[in-house]
Amino acid sequence: MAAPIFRCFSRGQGLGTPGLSGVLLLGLREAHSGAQGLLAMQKARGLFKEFFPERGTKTELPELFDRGTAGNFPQTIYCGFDPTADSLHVGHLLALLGLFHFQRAGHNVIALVGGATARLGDPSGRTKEREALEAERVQSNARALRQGLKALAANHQQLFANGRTWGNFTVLDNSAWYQKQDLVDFLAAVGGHFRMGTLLSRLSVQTRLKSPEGMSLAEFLYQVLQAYDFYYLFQHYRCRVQLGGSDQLGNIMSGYEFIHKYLKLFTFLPLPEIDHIMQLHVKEPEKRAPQKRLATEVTKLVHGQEGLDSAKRCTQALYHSSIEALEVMSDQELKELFKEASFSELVLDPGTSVLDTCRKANAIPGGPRGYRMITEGGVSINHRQVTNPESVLVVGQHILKNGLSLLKIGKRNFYIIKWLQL
Ligand SMILES: N[C@@H](Cc1ccc(O)cc1)C(=O)O
Repeated sequence: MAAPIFRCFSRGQGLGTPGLSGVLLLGLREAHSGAQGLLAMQKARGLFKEFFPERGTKTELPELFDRGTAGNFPQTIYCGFDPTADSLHVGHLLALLGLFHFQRAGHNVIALVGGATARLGDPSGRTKEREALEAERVQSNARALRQGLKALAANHQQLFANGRTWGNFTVLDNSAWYQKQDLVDFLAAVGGHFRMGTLLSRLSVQTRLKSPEGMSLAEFLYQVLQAYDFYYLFQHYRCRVQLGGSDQLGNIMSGYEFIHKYLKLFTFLPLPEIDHIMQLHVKEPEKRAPQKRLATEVTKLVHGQEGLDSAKRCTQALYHSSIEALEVMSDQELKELFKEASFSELVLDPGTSVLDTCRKANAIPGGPRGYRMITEGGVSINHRQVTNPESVLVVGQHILKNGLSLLKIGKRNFYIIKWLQL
């Protein structure tokens, strides 16, 4: 495609007239109009028109981008671009410049091509339904847009960076996650979190419903897909901020609400405590405090205190390779935890070696191949690698206090051994 990078922009009042409108910045945190630092600079340029949410939590959006605030740096910010044509237009460029400003300040940015969303057509800012685009057309447009975005990012880096280190620029396409998505699974998992009243209240929907043409279901569901994108990028890339044209407010609010719902819905934690947890999360997102708290509260409610303790032991054993956690587990718990693992009861003869154990549990092939699997480091017992096939099992090390051994071959083949006559 030798098409020019930009084409003329002609979408209602959105991003159409640079300087007059501007980019709307939406974050998963609070913003006050008195933005400082990076955001204040962008505001002064007239690039960002509004921040959302405007009020509610104590941490302000500007602080999110502040190098000085521990744990906040760098952030990930995204903006979506639907491939309704085969080249970027000037409205896209304005949003892209918004992303570039963050990248220059050291944050990571994602330009998301809407290979899936473009099939539905965003009703925002439009009085009439878009002409449906064929799948092949959207695909080739998306390819062209991805190339265009990459080319622009490369120019920006090569011609403007002058050796400075900036954040990463990543191009993604939402068809990557919707292609694999089963419709019923999607509706069952996500659909229940969106309330009709809220979806219907969006300006884009209201305007269209009042128009003589009305609105199709595909268009109506558009905001759910965009909301899910935000959630997906939040989950996979810790992306907490979305940029978009002024017409995008409704779509982005849906995503914001979708992400924040859970602690309030699924727990009895008082609202100030939830706010506090979310505040700490901004400072130390890697601790995943809200996720852990949510898991704790829900597990306690559903499986009781015992279930919660057991789940904690399992997490320790699985994700922190904790031998202490393995040691206090019952064989039932261990079986539950390693559902795929085969279970064998073996008699511990004096002098039983690592090799004997692997063979008796049918965990390795016979002959030199099985032997080599051990020497080459493919075998561990109780989370510790064992490379000497001849070493004799030691109680307290290879055999846990509860009379069990957890044998792992390769990355994910587990065998639970219960030693008899210890
Ligand atoms: N709806 C946006 C594009 C977009 C697509 C997917 C997203 O996740 C975000 C934004 C527009 O039409 O401009």
